[in-house]
Amino acid sequence: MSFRIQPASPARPNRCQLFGPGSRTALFEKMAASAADVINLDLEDSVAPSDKDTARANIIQATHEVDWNTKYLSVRINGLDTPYWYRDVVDLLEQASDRLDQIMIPKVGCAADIYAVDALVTAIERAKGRTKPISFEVIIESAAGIAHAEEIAAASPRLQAMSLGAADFAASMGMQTTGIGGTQENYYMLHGGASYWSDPWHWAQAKIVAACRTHGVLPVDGPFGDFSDDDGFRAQARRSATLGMVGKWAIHPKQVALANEVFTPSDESVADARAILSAMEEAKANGQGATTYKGKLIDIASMKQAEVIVKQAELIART
Ligand SMILES: CC(=O)SCCNC(=O)CCNC(=O)[C@H](O)C(C)(C)COP(=O)(O)OP(=O)(O)OC[C@H]1O[C@@H](n2cnc3c(N)ncnc32)[C@H](O)[C@@H]1OP(=O)(O)O
Ligand SMILES: O=CC(=O)O
Ligand SMILES: [Mg+2]
Repeated sequence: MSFRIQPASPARPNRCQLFGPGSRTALFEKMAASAADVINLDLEDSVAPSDKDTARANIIQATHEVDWNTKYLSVRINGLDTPYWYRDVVDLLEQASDRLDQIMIPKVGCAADIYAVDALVTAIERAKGRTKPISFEVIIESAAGIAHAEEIAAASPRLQAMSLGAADFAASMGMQTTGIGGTQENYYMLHGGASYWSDPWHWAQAKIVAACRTHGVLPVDGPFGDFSDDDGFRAQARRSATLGMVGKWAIHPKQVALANEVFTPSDESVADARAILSAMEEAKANGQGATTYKGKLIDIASMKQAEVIVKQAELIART
């Protein structure tokens, strides 16, 4: 065990990130009224090149005029491989209201990508006297991004969250699918004539979770494209939550409740976690490091596991 204590990730709920194109202003009030913890106004892939300038102006106006209430407000800028991103950063930092909390940087490939945006953001914050520091979130959605996930997670104290972007990730990796997240028909094992589906996103998610947990960043699962498939969304989200991710994107409003449901610990799991903590306190008072709960081993590590669930529930209850 390293002597370094694992850093805590930001203490705010991030169960659902609701996306909407910056070019569809009619959605903004609906997004603000939703039950999502985080709002992502998009300047990137859901906005046509001909609409980039208008979308940027729309979003800036919306930071001043829309009541975002307690939402964590994030804007996805364009990638560093485009001619748009610097203007996104400059205009947002110079003109958006203090209601803007975060910038999402897509398609990051290495720590230097974050450094470049950080340098620009820092200079504008100083020049404009912005007193609230803008935080960052990133999308891992390329072969380079997943290869360098750990250095990216460590790249800036501004970094709060890291998502897996299944669509661009699949394209960059050359995966033979047009599906965005979820089960992929051709990713299965055969045994005794029966097919057993496996999860092609698992390894990338696990790598992101490890990078994030090492550096105190929130790991988040990205989009699930088929918004008519509630069960498919739930299954994907449950796998992500089990792996340690804290939330998932919604690319349609009907996915918000599903994400909140999965990433809010159930009453039953919280009751179990609290009971484990009590049983272990009692065991420790009796000089025991291990005991049983519901017929299963629990020990000091079980307390840490239980604390994850209790802390998550308390964080959500506070907001
Ligand atoms: C791979 C990636 O990069 S994913 C991230 C980028 N992509 C995005 O941001 C896309 C976000 N989603 C959308 O643009 C839209 O939801 C679409 C295009 C998928 C579907 O749009 P629509 O055809 O208008 O959806 P639909 O008709 O089912 O909408 C139902 C209701 O929800 C509203 N709605 C649709 N999308 C959103 C949204 N993102 N946020 C809030 N409300 C929404 C509609 O205005 C409509 O409201 P109404 O009942 O008051 O009329
Ligand atoms: O940006 C998200 C993705 O899936 O690509
Ligand atoms: Mg993408």
